[in-house]
Order: sequence, then C-alpha cells, then structure tokens
Amino acid sequence: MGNWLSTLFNSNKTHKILILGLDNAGKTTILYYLAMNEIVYTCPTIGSNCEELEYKNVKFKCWDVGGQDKLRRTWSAYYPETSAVIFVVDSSDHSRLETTRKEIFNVLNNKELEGCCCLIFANKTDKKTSLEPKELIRALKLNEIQNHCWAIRPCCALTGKGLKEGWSWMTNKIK
Ligand SMILES: Nc1nc2c(ncn2[C@@H]2O[C@H](COP(=O)(O)OP(=O)(O)OP(=O)(O)O)[C@@H](O)[C@H]2O)c(=O)[nH]1
Ligand SMILES: [Mg+2]
Repeated sequence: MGNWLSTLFNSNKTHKILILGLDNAGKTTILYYLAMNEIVYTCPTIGSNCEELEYKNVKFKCWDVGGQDKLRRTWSAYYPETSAVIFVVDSSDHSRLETTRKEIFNVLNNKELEGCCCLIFANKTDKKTSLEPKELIRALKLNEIQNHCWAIRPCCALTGKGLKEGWSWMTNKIK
C-alpha cells in the first residue's frame, strides 16, 4: 500500500472489507489506488477483484464486486465474515440517487452484515456537479441507517484525495 499505509500495531486477523456501489461509481479505481497508490484505468468489473492490503500492521482482504444491475444480486454471496462495507457513490450521478439509496439500504438491512460499520465514499469530487456529503446525506436519507456505525467521506479516486481519511475512519471502527 502507499506511504500513508504503514506500520504501527500488530494483529494476526485478516479483516474482510467489501467494496460495493453502483456500476461506474469508482470502486475498482479506489481499490487499486489503495493497493498500489496509483491510478489504474479500469473497465467494468464482471465478477470481482480482490486485493490484500496492510495498514498499521493489520491485514485486510478487500473485495470489489461489480455493480452493474444484474451483478448486484451476487453481492450477498460476499457478505459472510465481512468486517466493514465501503459503499462508493458517484456524487455527480444525480439521476441514480434513488437507486443508490435503495441499494445502500438493501445491503445494510441484510442480517449477515449485522454489526458491520459502513463507510460511504462520495467519490468524483473533482466533477463540477458533484454533491457535497451533507447533500448526499439528505438525498440518500442516510440518517435513517439503523444499527450500523456509518460515515460519509468525500474523495477523488483519480488523485487519492480523501481516501486516507475514509480508510482511517473505517479501520478505527473495526473491532
Ligand atoms: N472524474 C472522476 N472519474 C473517476 C473517479 N473515480 C473513478 N472514475 C472513473 O469512473 C469510471 C468507472 O470507474 P470504475 O472504478 O471502473 O467503477 P466501478 O465502480 O468499479 O464500476 P463497475 O466495475 O462497473 O461496478 C472510470 O472511467 C474511472 O476512471 C473520480 O474520482 N473522478
Ligand atoms: Mg469495477
């Protein structure tokens, strides 16, 4: 991982992280930025990508699952043993806010994810039309999330801006 993902404390456990979100949200771009600290040009994911990362001597196995409509029904196969969900939102995609909202709540209402914390990355902040986190909280009704510790963080996967802050929040919440 990048420089900011260095060493501090020890744990033998590998935490499973699930990266979900609609197609084109930027999940794969985020995964590879976290894993390699560089921008990877992607094509739509059919199936999933998996990378093992280490942060402060804690190991993470991150699954990025394709977000196309027909692939979303496969997401639940990845739920068992998940420590945290990262839900990536294209904050400039105004036309699919309602679909995004439904998918977030579908995911978080699943019993297999009980107790998981959820980091929502408001990605593509470089775009002029991107909504701010507080606008997304309102549009996606995030205050209605129950029984999950959650946070929303703005980011730009093309520059890495905001990824560290979001990742740090998530790792602090994982038990
Ligand atoms: N402008 C901008 N484009 C981005 C950003 N992050 C990702 N993209 C672009 O958005 C497109 C989709 O990115 P992916 O990472 O493939 O999206 P995905 O969520 O993995 O999509 P699926 O695999 O289809 O589920 C690519 O062209 C990326 O280069 C960002 O922060 N800003
Ligand atoms: Mg992808």
